[in-house]
Amino acid sequence: MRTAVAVSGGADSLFALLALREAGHDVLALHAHFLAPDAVDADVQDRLRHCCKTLGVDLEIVDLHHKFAELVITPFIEHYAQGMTPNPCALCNPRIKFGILRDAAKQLGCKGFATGHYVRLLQTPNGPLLCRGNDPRKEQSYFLSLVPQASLDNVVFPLGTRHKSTIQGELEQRGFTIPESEESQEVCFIPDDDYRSFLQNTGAPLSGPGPIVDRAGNQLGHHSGLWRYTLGQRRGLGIAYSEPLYVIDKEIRSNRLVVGTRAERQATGCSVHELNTLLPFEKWPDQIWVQTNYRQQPVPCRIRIVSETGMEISFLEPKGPAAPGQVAAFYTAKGYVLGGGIIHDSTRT
Ligand SMILES: Nc1ncnc2c1ncn2[C@@H]1O[C@H](COP(=O)(O)OP(=O)(O)OP(=O)(O)O)[C@@H](O)[C@H]1O
Repeated sequence: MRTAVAVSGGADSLFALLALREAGHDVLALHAHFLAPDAVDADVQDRLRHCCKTLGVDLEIVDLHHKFAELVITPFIEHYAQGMTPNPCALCNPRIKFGILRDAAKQLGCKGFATGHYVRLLQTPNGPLLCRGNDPRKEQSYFLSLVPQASLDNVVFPLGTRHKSTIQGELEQRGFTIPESEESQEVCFIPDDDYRSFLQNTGAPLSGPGPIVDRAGNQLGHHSGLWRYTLGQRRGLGIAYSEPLYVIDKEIRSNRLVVGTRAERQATGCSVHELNTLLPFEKWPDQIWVQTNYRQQPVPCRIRIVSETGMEISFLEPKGPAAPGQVAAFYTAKGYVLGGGIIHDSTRT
């Protein structure tokens, strides 16, 4: 079986290619252009060509920039304009990398597919089961929780058992050097991770300034556009108050930003839609953890299914709010991914 390895030009996917090649797999390197031709980095492409030539591996380059704009960038802009805090990487995985790019791999005769994500995949009687990668600082299962189980058939993640700190050294031992500076950007289409400038430059209809109010409706200050704020945010409110204030609500219709104290910020749960289950619901264990942000720790929760793709989540202990638009990823105690969905609303008492 031939395996297409999705290569970005970065260290992790190059290592994935190398590891599979060294293990004797029949591999093809598959690189995609996600950005418009004028943003394509010629150095990255030259490096990929050089690496693949050295390894004796065929390289295919596919241009997906129209689809990427339609399925990732446009929804990102629209969701921000609607007051949400979207997660474009979590959408890119099901729609582009494990969707259109995977289809391109199949058309090139590759039944197998590999990426440089730090996650593990276990083969079970219920099909492939996604699991946290072994490197806690780099593991990426949260970002893959929206990928349908069917798209994980014949997929390999060579970095799932690896630690990021060893990868550069392993590549150097084999004579490959990847500039580390290229690995720092969080979202590939947002230069310098400056999403505010990016959104302003798109010309999207973003909301303008308005009042900042407390829960009782008393005005405490002015905000500069609801899209600039995230639920739970503390910094950058510009209000002098006797205790720290946090964003606790964004009232889109009245263009009001509602702030409150730490106690008022606590959320008791959230609603989730567009659910993707990686294990049928009836097989979910009693104890479930939910992670509502890439950087946060998962917390124990209870779930209530409200429709085929909708769920109400109650946190066992109140916690900071889950921002609409972010992903809720569900885990077992051992770090298996049960599924994921998009947060629709945060609930508090
Ligand atoms: N332009 C691209 N073409 C093909 N595959 C890609 C591309 N960009 C990313 N990928 C795949 O998605 C994986 C995860 O990418 P991401 O940018 O999240 O992580 P990364 O740790 O920076 O990976 P890398 O070091 O390989 O760039 C990559 O390892 C690679 O397999």
